[in-house]
Amino acid sequence: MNELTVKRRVVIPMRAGEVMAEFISFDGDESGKEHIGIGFTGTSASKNDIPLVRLHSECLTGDVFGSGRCDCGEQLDEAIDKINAEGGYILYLRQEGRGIGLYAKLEAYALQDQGYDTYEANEMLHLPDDGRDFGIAAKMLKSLGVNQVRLLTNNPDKAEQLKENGIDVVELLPTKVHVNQHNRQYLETKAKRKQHTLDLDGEGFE
Ligand SMILES: Nc1nc2c(ncn2[C@@H]2O[C@H](COP(=O)(O)OP(=O)(O)OP(=O)(O)O)[C@@H](O)[C@H]2O)c(=O)[nH]1
Ligand SMILES: [Zn+2]
Repeated sequence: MNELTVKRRVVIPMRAGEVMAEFISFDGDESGKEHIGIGFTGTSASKNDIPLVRLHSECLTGDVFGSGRCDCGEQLDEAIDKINAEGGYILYLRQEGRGIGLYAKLEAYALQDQGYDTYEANEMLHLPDDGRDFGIAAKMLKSLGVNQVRLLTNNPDKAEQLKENGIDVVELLPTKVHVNQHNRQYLETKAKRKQHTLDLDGEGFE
């Protein structure tokens, strides 16, 4: 796999100008997907030398429209809060629906409404239960000059794949548990089937 290079860095003020973020595009990804890096310098009080990094898989329904079927929108907000404070990057990966795309995710949701779990529903559609490759994130980090990260995730596979691709994951930091009546089963399934570090015991609805 070829290397990536940084193409363009542009500062975008977020949250009414309270957060300044640098949006970074890349050259060299043969898939043609427009993965984006979002860099935060960190506030002086809580800055850390090793960047805090979140690999965030695109979720249009959750990230943009606040869907209650998952926790993606809340996790993205949490990542912006934490990484803006400590310094680091969100890598916003265009891996909608764990890599199967938005339309297929809606098909999977329809199957879940008939009783299948999130992974079974993908398989019913003859699609991988999780089709994501986080190797691209390792390439993005290397092109940014980042070889060591503190990783914000509950998904052990993200850390494993970064390590396999030459990134030193020095610390794993879980995200909060953003549970509600609509996403409890989705979260429980991640913990049960993919060993996500989600402690749902005693978690009421937010
Ligand atoms: N196919 C499918 N994709 C889903 C479903 N719910 C959420 N997603 C997608 O899952 C991705 C988020 O991945 P998750 O496996 O939920 O969590 P993660 O990002 O691996 O783990 P964390 O780093 O701990 O958040 C996004 O791309 C969502 O669009 C679903 O029911 N079916
Ligand atoms: Zn989501």
